[in-house]
Amino acid sequence: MRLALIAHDGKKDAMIALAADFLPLLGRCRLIATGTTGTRLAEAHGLTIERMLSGPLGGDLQIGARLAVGELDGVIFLRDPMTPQPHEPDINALVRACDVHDVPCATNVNTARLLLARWSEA
Ligand SMILES: O=C(CO)COP(=O)(O)O
Repeated sequence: MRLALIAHDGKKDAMIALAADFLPLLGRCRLIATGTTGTRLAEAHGLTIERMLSGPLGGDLQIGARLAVGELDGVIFLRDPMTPQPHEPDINALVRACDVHDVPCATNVNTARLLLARWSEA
């Protein structure tokens, strides 16, 4: 299972808490993340994560490129809908790429929990 983990600043604590509840699954996955999200997750949980650039510097686009060539099975992208992001076009491009390639993409915690619980059973 190849997963991307991404969280905007207002959602990073939620991502850390979410990951804590699914560590057995995440430990079995090949993980990639945007820069700061990856650093936070590695520090908090000791996960091995390939870190892309930070989102505003192109990290979402790097993950989108991986996804477009079939290298990702799922994306957990905890977006902050209350805060404008300078790289909104990149964010939209990544979510669009998920839809184009029919890759599961959770953009809020409860959807992420559903997906991660399902994948934990597999
Ligand atoms: O901005 C982001 C996603 O759009 C996240 O980037 P960071 O994980 O580097 O904060």
